[in-house]
Amino acid sequence: MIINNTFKSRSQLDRKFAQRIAKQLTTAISDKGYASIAFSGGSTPKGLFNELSNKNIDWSNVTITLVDDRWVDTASKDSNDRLLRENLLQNYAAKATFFSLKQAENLSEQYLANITEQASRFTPLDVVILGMGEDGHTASIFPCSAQVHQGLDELADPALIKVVPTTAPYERVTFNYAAIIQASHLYLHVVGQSKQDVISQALADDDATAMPIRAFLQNKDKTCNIFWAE
Ligand SMILES: O=C(O)[C@H](O)[C@@H](O)[C@H](O)[C@H](O)COP(=O)(O)O
Repeated sequence: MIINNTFKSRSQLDRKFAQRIAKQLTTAISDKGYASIAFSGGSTPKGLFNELSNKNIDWSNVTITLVDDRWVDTASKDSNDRLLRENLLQNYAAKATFFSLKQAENLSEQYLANITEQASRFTPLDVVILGMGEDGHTASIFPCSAQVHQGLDELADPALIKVVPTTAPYERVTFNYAAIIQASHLYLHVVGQSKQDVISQALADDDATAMPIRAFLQNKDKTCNIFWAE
């Protein structure tokens, strides 16, 4: 199910969202001594990263990771790893532990098994922030990919998997549905009317392989908070 949170501007959304996330991370740290959060990449979250980086919370007990990344050098302009390092892991948030999804040259099954095992130390995640493409992909679970069923498999173990989209560049590493849906707090962060239209389309049918975001918006046992501004 969904809860819509609509804001007058993207800057107001980023400010309010950063306040909410900072509070949820602080609560998690006081409850269990640490917190973990996964962000999506793309162009939407940059303002949120800058707001969050200036929040004076106990970042030394927070593990930050990505929901997904492109399999490119972390110096590439298309790397979500680089996007996070340059915009979030700054200021107060520089003290956080960053778990990169790009820790090797080869994207092998052994590599995926290794980082899945390493990620199990800080998962289930306290907070997951999803983005969404115009095709209804989320994380790097793309409807056009041969891995869409694997990515959406509700019976799978939580894991990091490889996805090869056919309508977007690069091989990807992504948390699968089983990992993302375990988050204590699940969000979808989107801006602009076109993304609002994609959400309406996603809610109008239930075939998640056609629009993977449906698996998260239409899960009866999980609330997905949509944060949207024009
Ligand atoms: O690596 C990625 O591209 C993201 O994780 C992806 O899922 C992104 O969130 C959407 O494609 C939206 O991207 P925009 O924010 O650029 O619209």
